[in-house]
Amino acid sequence: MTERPKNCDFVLFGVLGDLSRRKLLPALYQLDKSGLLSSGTRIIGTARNDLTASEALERVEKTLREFVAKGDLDDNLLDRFCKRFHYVPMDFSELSSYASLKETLQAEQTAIFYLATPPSMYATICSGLEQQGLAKQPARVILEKPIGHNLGSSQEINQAVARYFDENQVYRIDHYLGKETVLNLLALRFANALFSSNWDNNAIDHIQITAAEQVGVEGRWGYYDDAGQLRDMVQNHLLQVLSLIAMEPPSRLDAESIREEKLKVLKALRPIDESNCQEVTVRGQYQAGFVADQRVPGYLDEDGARNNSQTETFVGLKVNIDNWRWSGVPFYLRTGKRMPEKRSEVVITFKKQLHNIFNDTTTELPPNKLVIRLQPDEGVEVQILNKIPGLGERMHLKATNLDLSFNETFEKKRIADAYERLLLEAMQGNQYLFVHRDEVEYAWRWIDSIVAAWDNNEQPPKAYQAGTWGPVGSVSLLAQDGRQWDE
Ligand SMILES: NC(=O)C1=CN([C@@H]2O[C@H](COP(=O)(O)OP(=O)(O)OC[C@H]3O[C@@H](n4cnc5c(N)ncnc54)[C@H](OP(=O)(O)O)[C@@H]3O)[C@@H](O)[C@H]2O)C=CC1
Ligand SMILES: O=C1O[C@H](COP(=O)(O)O)[C@@H](O)[C@H](O)[C@H]1O
Repeated sequence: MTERPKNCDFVLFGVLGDLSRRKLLPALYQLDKSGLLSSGTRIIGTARNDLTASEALERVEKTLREFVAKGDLDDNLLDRFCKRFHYVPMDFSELSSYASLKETLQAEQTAIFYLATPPSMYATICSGLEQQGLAKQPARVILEKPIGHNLGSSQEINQAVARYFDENQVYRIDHYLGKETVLNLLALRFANALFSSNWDNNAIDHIQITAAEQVGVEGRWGYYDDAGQLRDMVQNHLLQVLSLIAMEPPSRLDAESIREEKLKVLKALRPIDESNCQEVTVRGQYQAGFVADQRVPGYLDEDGARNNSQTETFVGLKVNIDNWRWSGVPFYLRTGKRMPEKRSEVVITFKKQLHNIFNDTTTELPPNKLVIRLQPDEGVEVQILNKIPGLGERMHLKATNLDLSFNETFEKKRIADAYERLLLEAMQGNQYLFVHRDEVEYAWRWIDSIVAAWDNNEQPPKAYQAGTWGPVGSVSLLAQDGRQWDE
């Protein structure tokens, strides 16, 4: 039974923005529906727009009707949710406006401030809160990604926030850490001796991490073009998944232990710079093509696009972790927009059998694989060889799958959205699914070096047709090591 957090005042800065509408308000509604918001918990939305209370409520209700799955909508629940909601119009850069926020808050409840705003506002908002005495313990602040654009700017943001909030009050969101299947990586690794005792370079040949999307930039060209796929997906989500896969066993399931171990992985990433970037990185940009049978424009023809952009929409990387456990085991990462399907998964390929006693029937014994499907069709698959049943002296083998689909195995339970879990954890005061400042900064350090190498070699990203798995260089990245992407 999930523990219901104590009453709190949950303050959503940027409540009328895209993230709040598509993800945060629906997640809060689902938590309420599941009985996980205490009766006195209030949601306080703030934005610049000078709406009346009833106009703001109308917007919230409309948003929920649009973004919550039809089957989960219920008029009574909507009514209950709306009763929790209060709207405070304010300009975040106007320090005097924080007084009206303070008046709305209840001093006896913990305040949780979610900054769903451009990161350039974080310092100003934290300062405004502090001036009204709202940043004191046990208040918490939740920061959306991206934390900066590079190491320097992330340090500036982190330092500015640290002026007003202690690190144990700061919750940096990486929504991949809220995904059921990403969390299941911990269970797989540390609850199963079968895997925990075979999780190193003695047993594993290589690891692949894929995060492929069918969508393009979805009206966010301005933001995206400044970021690119390396900053938008690799710096955070892919490196977090990689860290969970590669980290040493934490001594406890708590924030400090897990974050310490993840940080060690980030510190052990072999730098990618001008000396090796040609060999271990691939960057691409999509051109017009077909995704799910629909014709889609190229990146440079998306709404708001500038013609000469050399921003990458696909990244492929070969990553090495220089420590005892992973020496000699490459991690291949790929992520891109306008891929043939939406698929995020981790594939762990074990080493081949050294000696084959089935040589007379099966000359090649394919390696075992553990496939962790992060989304969609969340599940875990183990690929093993079995004897094909039948009489006769000769053993015929076949590669077969032990396939555990979460949906079929766990009573067809609805899988909660990542934001639901993360909001709940923040309300409970658990930081283990949030990213520590040091992790953000070490990840940037590593990413910055790749960006610098790309900038210096001045090669534009390679074109790939929308609806394909990226530029041909992505295939070569593995082929040069005698490997291929798991399709
Ligand atoms: N959208 C997404 O899918 C994702 C977003 N993020 C991050 O979440 C954050 C929010 O993104 P998103 O929702 O897309 O952005 P939006 O621009 O859609 O929303 C930001 C909100 O903040 C408000 N705002 C900005 N400046 C001020 C100000 N000075 N005073 C009052 N209100 C202000 C905006 O109001 P107004 O409309 O009046 O300008 C708007 O409502 C960003 O950090 C983004 O990088 C992260 C992952 C995914
Ligand atoms: O943070 C981001 O993530 C989404 C992909 O998230 P997913 O949960 O659908 O895999 C990506 O589309 C977006 O560009 C990025 O900012």
